[in-house]
Amino acid sequence: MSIALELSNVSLAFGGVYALSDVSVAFPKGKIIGIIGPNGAGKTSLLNVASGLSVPLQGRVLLKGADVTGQKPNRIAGLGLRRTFQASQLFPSMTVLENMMAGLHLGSHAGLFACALRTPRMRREEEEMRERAMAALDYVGFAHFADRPGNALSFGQQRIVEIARTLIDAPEVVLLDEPAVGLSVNRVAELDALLRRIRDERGVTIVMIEHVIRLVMGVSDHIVVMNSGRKIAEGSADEVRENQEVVTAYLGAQGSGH
Ligand SMILES: Nc1ncnc2c1ncn2[C@@H]1O[C@H](COP(=O)(O)OP(=O)(O)OP(=O)(O)O)[C@@H](O)[C@H]1O
Repeated sequence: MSIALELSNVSLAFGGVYALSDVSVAFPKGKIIGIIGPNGAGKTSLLNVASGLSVPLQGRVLLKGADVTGQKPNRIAGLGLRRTFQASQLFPSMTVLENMMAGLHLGSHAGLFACALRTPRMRREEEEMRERAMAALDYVGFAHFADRPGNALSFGQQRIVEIARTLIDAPEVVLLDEPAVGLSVNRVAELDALLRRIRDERGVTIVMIEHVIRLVMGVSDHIVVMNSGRKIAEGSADEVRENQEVVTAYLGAQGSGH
């Protein structure tokens, strides 16, 4: 089985507090991996190290086998890894489609000079970007929201737009930080179906931090459990449910109906 993303013996500390202690995880290509654990367990820190936002004190990050430890987030994104952020919101003054396009590297091919002059090449590039953004919005079923202002969407809907945004450039790995926050039960079921589609139709490896246990246990091919900066267990949903350390650290504390 080929590995899309791997963290090997990664440690990360903030002023002596270890957010991650010697964590090793490997995420197989084309699978959905759920990361669970109580608040402060190190889940977001793991995504931050993987996406280049945090540089680990020790250890390595391998993306498709290539060592990307310490590389800038933009560079890692360019190698096919995209992510969403916890509790991120769209810019209210821009439309949903403009939000999708914000942060894309407009002018990266056309060059600065062409950008300043808005040459035909630049306009073509912008148009192509708009089409790709629109196609990604359509893929998640949100094409009808394209021209609405960002703040016309509910918080939960904005998270789905964030997922759509990760899909624009045909990523190989997508990291999602709590995608189900703010979604109603029906919408969680839709998110479940969307994640499976992204995996099955596009072969994307999805690594997802999620507190909605029903979703994460149902949709994940593999689950990693974190506690106090360490990986305490991993396996199938059933294996994780039966692990006594997990029950004590997490499921027992929060209740499995969460
Ligand atoms: N920028 C930072 N500065 C200082 N400490 C940090 C920083 N980021 C994380 N930490 C600490 O590292 C530990 C792990 O935090 P992290 O956000 O990775 O946990 P988490 O599992 O994602 O939690 P949550 O479920 O609440 O989002 C915590 O003790 C946190 O306080």
